[in-house]
Amino acid sequence: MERQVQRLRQAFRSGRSRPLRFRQQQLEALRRMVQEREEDILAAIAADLSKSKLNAYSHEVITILGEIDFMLANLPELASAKPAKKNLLTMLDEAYLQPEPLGVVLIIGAWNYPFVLIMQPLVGAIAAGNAAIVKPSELSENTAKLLAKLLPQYLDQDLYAVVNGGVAETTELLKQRFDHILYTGNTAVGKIVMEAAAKHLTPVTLELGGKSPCYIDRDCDLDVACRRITWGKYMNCGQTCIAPDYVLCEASLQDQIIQKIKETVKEFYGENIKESPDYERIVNLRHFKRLQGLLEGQKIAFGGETDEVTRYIAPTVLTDVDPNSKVMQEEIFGPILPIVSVKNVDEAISFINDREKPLALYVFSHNNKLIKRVIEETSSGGVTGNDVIMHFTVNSLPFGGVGASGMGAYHGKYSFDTFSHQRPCLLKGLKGESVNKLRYPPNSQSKLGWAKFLLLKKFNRAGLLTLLVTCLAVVAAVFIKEYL
Ligand SMILES: NC(=O)c1ccc[n+]([C@@H]2O[C@H](COP(=O)([O-])OP(=O)(O)OC[C@H]3O[C@@H](n4cnc5c(N)ncnc54)[C@H](O)[C@@H]3O)[C@@H](O)[C@H]2O)c1
Ligand SMILES: CCCCCCCCCC=O
Repeated sequence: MERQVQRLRQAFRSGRSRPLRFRQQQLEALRRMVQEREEDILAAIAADLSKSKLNAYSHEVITILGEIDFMLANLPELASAKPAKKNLLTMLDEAYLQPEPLGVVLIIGAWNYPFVLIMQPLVGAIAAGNAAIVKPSELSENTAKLLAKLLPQYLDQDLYAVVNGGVAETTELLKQRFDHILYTGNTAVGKIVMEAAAKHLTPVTLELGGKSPCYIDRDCDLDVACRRITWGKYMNCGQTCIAPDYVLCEASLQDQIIQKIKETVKEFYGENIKESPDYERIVNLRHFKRLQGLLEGQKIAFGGETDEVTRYIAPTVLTDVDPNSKVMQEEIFGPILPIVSVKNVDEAISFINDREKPLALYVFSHNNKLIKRVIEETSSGGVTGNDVIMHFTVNSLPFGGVGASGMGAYHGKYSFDTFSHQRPCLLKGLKGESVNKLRYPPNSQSKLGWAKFLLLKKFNRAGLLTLLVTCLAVVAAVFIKEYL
């Protein structure tokens, strides 16, 4: 592993990954890979998550094609130097921010969207001019194997590599020195990653999870709200980092919500959900058993059927859920939706604030003021009002967590920034020593006075003009005295 990282570092040091044309070529190659090998990619995702190819395309491939297109269209602007404001002491100099690549970065992905969670950060890393190692999840082994086969066929092999394996391999990988690590997965492993990174002072982006609440206000179109919640909760069989984890609502709304979600489940997946091509399965037996455990002792409003052989768990809603029960202590990450009743929006806000900061927060209401109030008085990685999941799809919005749900963000411009150092540059000429004397020893009260004036004084436009005229008058006076 050490040698592999060394090889990438050498290639990075050669400067090959820096020219914009090179980055564009690699991104174009990545797009070609997605287009030419679409069938293989869809088959791998389908095998890992018992997902239809249509869903694999709309959940994963669209996002990546959109991200590559965004980067290709915006790369020249993103990578360009941005002029910076100057002060009076540096007004004749050049000041700018120059984005520069960080070096060799590590991307560790999770199994639940195995293609997106590797490819989307990789697009950002390449666009920003880095070398990268990607480590797909061993739990989505078909996609992991395919990435290891395809990426070297399309990308520069000395700059981009795939490492596959489980805990042992990742642990070994984390001993190496990287210039940035972007990790997606659970919070416990997030801490392990951060600890390993700290040994090398490597900065990290941690894309973690949590329990994303969904508050439904009394003043709301319940038909629409329940349809959108049903879509976001049961997509990928609930195994989505930003799926609404649980519903908060007034007790009087519970029965209507249950009824409407039940009708929507039928509308989406038909009478026989097991036969629906749109309903996935739980990724493995461990998670299946964990989810079965969460159902124990709960009041099941509908759903609850399970089948161990196929790891099927029906879309399920739980009612009158005790906030202290197990299902409310951990991220569910499966097709189980608890409804917890609260008296009003104040209690919903307190409920959310009493827990770890979630990755996403959802509020449904006709009342925009109420939505804004919930946003104002809580904290979460991201928010969608009157819908779920959709903020993930807007690549002008940074995607990431806060507090226990993660740190840092990516997508679009934010991916480019995550994998770049914004290098502050100030370029001076070798003239102008008379002004510089102000900062050279020996110091004096009058030099300090000038320094304060030049660095602290605030000028508006008129003030600046007066200053300019005064300076010109002083220069003219000196000139007249010396030479005329
Ligand atoms: N914020 C996001 O974008 C996002 C996206 C997807 C999933 N998630 C979160 O991820 C969690 C589900 O993922 P998971 O953790 O089950 O995925 P996982 O089991 O695939 O693990 C994630 C990665 O961590 C590695 N890993 C596991 N144990 C390790 C260890 N001891 N040391 C080093 N590396 C190790 C795995 O090899 C894998 O590559 C949920 O909490 C979910 O909310 C977050
Ligand atoms: C159109 C919907 C696409 C949804 C993709 C959601 C990806 C979430 C990643 C976290 O699990």
